[in-house]
Amino acid sequence: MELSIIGSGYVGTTVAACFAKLGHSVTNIDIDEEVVERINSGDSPIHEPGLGDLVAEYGGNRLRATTDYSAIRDTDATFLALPTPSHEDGSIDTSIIKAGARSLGETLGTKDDYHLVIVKSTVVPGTTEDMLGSIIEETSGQTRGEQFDVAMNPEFLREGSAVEDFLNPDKIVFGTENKRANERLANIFEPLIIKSNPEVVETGIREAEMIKYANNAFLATKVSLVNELGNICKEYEVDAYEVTDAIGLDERIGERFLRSGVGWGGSCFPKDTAALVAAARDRGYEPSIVEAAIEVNNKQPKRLLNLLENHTDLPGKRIAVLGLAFKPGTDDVRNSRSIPIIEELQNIGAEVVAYDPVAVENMREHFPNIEYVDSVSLALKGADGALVVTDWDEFSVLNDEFEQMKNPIVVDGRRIVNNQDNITYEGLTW
Ligand SMILES: NC(=O)C1=CN([C@@H]2O[C@H](COP(=O)(O)OP(=O)(O)OC[C@H]3O[C@@H](n4cnc5c(N)ncnc54)[C@H](O)[C@@H]3O)[C@@H](O)[C@H]2O)C=CC1
Ligand SMILES: O=C(O)[C@H]1O[C@H](OP(=O)(O)OP(=O)(O)OC[C@H]2O[C@@H](n3ccc(=O)[nH]c3=O)[C@H](O)[C@@H]2O)[C@H](O)[C@@H](O)[C@@H]1O
Repeated sequence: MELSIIGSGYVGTTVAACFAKLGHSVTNIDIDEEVVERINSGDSPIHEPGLGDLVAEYGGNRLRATTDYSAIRDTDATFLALPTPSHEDGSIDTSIIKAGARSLGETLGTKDDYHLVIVKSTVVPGTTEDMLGSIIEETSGQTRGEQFDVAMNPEFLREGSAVEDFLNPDKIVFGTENKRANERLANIFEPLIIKSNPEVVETGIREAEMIKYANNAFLATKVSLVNELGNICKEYEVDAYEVTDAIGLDERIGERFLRSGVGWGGSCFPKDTAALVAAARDRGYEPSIVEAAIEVNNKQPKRLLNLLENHTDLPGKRIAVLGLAFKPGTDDVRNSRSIPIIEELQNIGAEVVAYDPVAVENMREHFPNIEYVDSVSLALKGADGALVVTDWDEFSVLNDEFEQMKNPIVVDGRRIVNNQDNITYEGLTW
């Protein structure tokens, strides 16, 4: 099939490259000319394991990119994979996706045959039909349910394993309002369904929108709960990881997403929990559990710093921050826990030296004036303390490198460094 995908970021590029691998012909539409050029020349615009190979293989042939929305006319369906960030008050900011829907509608007005518009972005219930559907009707002059349909197909991939997750999903959700839209979605996903046999959930559009928020709110709350339990464990000198390994054996709890530490960051858990809280309040409901999950999460970075302060005064000290990405496997630093940690270190008057294998360039935009180095060794050299913020594999094999520290205090926020004789080791929840 001929597909178009508006937005070529973490989701749009991954989905486009994977659909190309599955045999579809895909066009990414993005306003960023550099992104477009990179895709067409076979170079992935983002760092994701396996994505570089796919873009190298299909970029410029079955996978193309353009800034020109009229390319949509030659396709059977369009995914909207545009950002849905937060307003100051946490509520969803739909301005970007509305702009995308407007441009899409203007193009659809010049297309004769049926088109399916699929919202891939995370949006609160009602956005797809009431807001985006109406914009497309206005700008295209067409009628929803006649010349075009809207559908909602939430995405559950994780950064750092985006390609693997997209190609091997637990479930695919089709939120549609009629059989025709459902059938077109089924055709689009047929090669993936044949390949990996996921559960297919067929539901309404609003339910699909809410499934995405419920999924993320549940996972974020699960991590906050293990962080709270971990904080209590630490007070009693109990190893939280032994506790969660045991409770994870209960199938009702499950063994995944039980890693306590410095908390969740990234482009989605923080904004999606905030959007859910704002959406609930908008209807007069106070969502106290999700609010508490956010509060616990916001306190973890400070707890990490407090542990370091138990061993050394921070003003004027050289502190190594190991890991800047919000999780391993990605160069994404959006809402990374390293951001409040570096901010607080700066407020206290510590000197920060930071290392990350792939995320340094992105972090420079937040903190242009801290020192960045190219290796863990260089970060540790002469440092008065080290804070471990991202669980990159390379931190699990550190050993002699710590001997270069002036004062080898290591506070681990991710249970990744080995507690060994040559360091004073503190785990956040163990
Ligand atoms: N990042 C993730 O792991 C996941 C994200 N999501 C959701 O997917 C959506 C997209 O997120 P990301 O891919 O992370 O966003 P992103 O920020 O990585 O990429 C968005 C892209 O859209 C482009 N863009 C902005 N305005 C445009 C316009 N008017 N027309 C065409 N292109 C335009 C930007 O240049 C950028 O390349 C969000 O709603 C997010 O919540 C859902 C699941 C996973
Ligand atoms: O909507 C989204 O964007 C995505 O959000 C998350 O994916 P992602 O944020 O990419 O990465 P996760 O692996 O979920 O990690 C999120 C954060 O939680 C933290 N985390 C995760 C698991 C855990 O046990 N402990 C923990 O602290 C990670 O370090 C990271 O900071 C969800 O897992 C995806 O299903 C969803 O599609």
